[in-house]
Amino acid sequence: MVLLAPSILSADFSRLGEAVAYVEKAGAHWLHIDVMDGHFVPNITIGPGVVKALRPKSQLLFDVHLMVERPELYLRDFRAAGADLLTVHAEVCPHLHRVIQAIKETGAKAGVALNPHTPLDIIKYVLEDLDMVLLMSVNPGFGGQSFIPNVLPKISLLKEWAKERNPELYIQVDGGINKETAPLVVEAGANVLVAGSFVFNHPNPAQAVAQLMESAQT
Ligand SMILES: O=C(CO)[C@@H](O)[C@H](O)COP(=O)(O)O
Ligand SMILES: [Fe+2]
Repeated sequence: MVLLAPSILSADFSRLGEAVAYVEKAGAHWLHIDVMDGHFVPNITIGPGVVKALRPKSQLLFDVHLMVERPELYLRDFRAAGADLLTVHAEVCPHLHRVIQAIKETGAKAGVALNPHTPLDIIKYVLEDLDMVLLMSVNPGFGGQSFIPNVLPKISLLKEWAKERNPELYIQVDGGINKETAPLVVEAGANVLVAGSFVFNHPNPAQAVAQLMESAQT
């Protein structure tokens, strides 16, 4: 089964609570929350306070994508605010194994994200420890960018590794997902799709959720 995680980055920030309740009702599986610090990526978004405010509005799994330097400093705060899954970028974690253990100590599921150019090898020796690998299919920092097709062979390779070593692994793809690119990433092996602008910039976001789920059933 392929899961859909709408990213609230493209929602109306003045009405986030309504946006979250809306996508839940439309049938989304998870909620993707993009946290940016203005250092690792050239944009600043939301912190634990917003996650805490949204938590009572939804039963969805809160999938928190931390695009921040020193993510280990914020794990407990995001977990306390209501995050169910915490994803850190391998590029900012020289002690990646330690950070994964720190995520698990909070009780959250553990994910590692890789930028489009970051080789898969960086997670080779921690694969069994992970609940999810997030493969970025745009350069992180902004919604509404175009899908980078070079990520497709990377998804296939990760799927191969996961089959042998971590068959329950969530393989999430984030960036430029729409009804044309969704079937391509699913075909390659993705099982969690993040979509921001395709959902929230659509004239009928519930229809966008339905279209994505349909196109993901390749
Ligand atoms: O992490 C990010 C961007 O850095 C994403 O989660 C975006 O929010 C996805 O937006 P679209 O590419 O779907 O518009
Ligand atoms: Fe994201």
